[in-house]
Amino acid sequence: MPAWRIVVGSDDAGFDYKEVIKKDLEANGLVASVADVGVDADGHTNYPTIATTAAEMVARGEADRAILVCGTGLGVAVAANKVKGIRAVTAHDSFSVERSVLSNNAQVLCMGQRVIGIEQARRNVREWLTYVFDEASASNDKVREICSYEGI
Ligand SMILES: O=C[C@H](O)[C@H](O)COP(=O)(O)O
Repeated sequence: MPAWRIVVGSDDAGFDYKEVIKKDLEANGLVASVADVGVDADGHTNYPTIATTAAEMVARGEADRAILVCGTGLGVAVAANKVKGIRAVTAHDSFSVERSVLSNNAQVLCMGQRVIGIEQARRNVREWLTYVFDEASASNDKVREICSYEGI
């Protein structure tokens, strides 16, 4: 199991959950490091800036994965997916979180503070850390097809 380098980010609508999740990550033995790209408590940076900044860190190999929180988890996913090589998903249930890694090899998990309860969000993150994509699995052909569409 890798020791994950995680980047977290949110807009002001996702700030409270981002802070709770950040603390959980810092206390989790599967996590090597946590970088925070904002927002701060009084920050109002729009979600596309936060999401693309975090996704670029993953794309450059400076982080392994990212957790992004906005009001719905939708905008951050749309924005993060604009970064080449990034597979970002919005997932609020345990099964989708699992499949986002095992089927889609998604590096970015997005959630919505206005959609999901904090305890389910925390559980999703705990479980997400335990999943590792298997490149020998039948899912890899499909992920490769996405990469090939992007020219990578
Ligand atoms: O997807 C967007 C997010 O939910 C964001 O937090 C709120 O965006 P809005 O202010 O445009 O509704």
